[in-house]
Amino acid sequence: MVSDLFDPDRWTAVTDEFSDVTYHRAVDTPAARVAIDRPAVRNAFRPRTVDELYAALDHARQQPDVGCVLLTGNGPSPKDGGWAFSAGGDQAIRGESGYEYRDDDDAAPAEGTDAATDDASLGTETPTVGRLHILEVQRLIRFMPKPVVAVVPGWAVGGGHSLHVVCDLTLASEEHAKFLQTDPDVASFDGGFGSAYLARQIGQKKAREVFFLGKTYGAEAAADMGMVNEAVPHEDLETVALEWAETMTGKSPTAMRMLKYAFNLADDGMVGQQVFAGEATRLAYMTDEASEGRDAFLEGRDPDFSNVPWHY
Ligand SMILES: CC(C)(COP(=O)(O)OP(=O)(O)OC[C@H]1O[C@@H](n2cnc3c(N)ncnc32)[C@H](O)[C@@H]1OP(=O)(O)O)[C@@H](O)C(=O)NCCC(=O)NCCSC(=O)CCC(=O)c1ccccc1C(=O)O
Repeated sequence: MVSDLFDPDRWTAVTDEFSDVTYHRAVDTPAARVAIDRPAVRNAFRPRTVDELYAALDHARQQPDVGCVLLTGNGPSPKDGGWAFSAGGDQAIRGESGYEYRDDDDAAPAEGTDAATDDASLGTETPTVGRLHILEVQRLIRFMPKPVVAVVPGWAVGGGHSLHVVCDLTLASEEHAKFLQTDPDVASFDGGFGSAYLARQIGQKKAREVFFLGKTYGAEAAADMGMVNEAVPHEDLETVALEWAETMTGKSPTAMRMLKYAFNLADDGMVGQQVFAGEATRLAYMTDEASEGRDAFLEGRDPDFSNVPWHY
């Protein structure tokens, strides 16, 4: 069983190679489901989890027939029945320079992950230094040309809270979702999207309250604050998430991509401009004007743009 909220009739597994993450493709919707699968530790992530998250999300990013990604946490915990989206970095394997590939299982990165690929193609060794690469996953979500929905069935804490913040939308379980920032309790600090972008969502005072007072917020309170889009009954969580995916993937892919990058642009500085402008260039490449520029070069003649209107 993947998760109590998972409907096996609506999903097919993309891979069985992962140990810490499950990755599925919807049967009847152009959507993917990526879930952290460590429910016994509230879906805390270790380096291997982060490698697999990255590999699955990057794969979903590259599928032209996938228009939306649902990011969630499997559950409930086999130990105590608790639910979690993610409780952030696994504190049990935190070393002095980051999170460590520690036991035998961790020492062999899963097939298809960055670390495994490095091993095979470049002869590099499994990292022996601590990793802090959940931020790479955050950037992947941020720059992915399709919406990513955080589907929060339980605790979203620390780096797990930051993960939901960076997603485009958040859908939360009315009964079990709980939002909490413990970063400063464990001497960690997400000074990027987890805090600064959160302040864009809920305002400076509230964001500072989240980090400085470390209160726990339920789904309704989080929705009132503006960091959750909607709270729904726990048993409906994944059904509603798939409905959202259906709605969003029925819209124009180009418009959705441009809108996501437009929303990002103001906060992302020159990189935001680069990402948005890259998509504008892609659109320009699809015009007769662009073909003329390319053809003229290849044919060794001056380009003729005389028929191209100066749009206003
Ligand atoms: C999440 C809790 C509030 C849940 O509380 P509760 O329901 O009472 O359950 P517990 O009994 O506490 O937990 C059950 C079980 O899970 C284990 N567990 C929970 N969280 C973690 C964790 N983060 N790491 C390891 N293990 C965890 C817990 O030990 C229990 O195990 P048993 O064996 O059954 O005893 C509560 O659990 C809680 O507060 N958890 C800790 C939350 C936390 O502090 N997370 C870390 C924040 S720092 C972080 O996430 C790093 C952020 C980050 O990644 C980052 C940020 C900025 C730059 C770089 C980075 C980076 O890449 O690292």
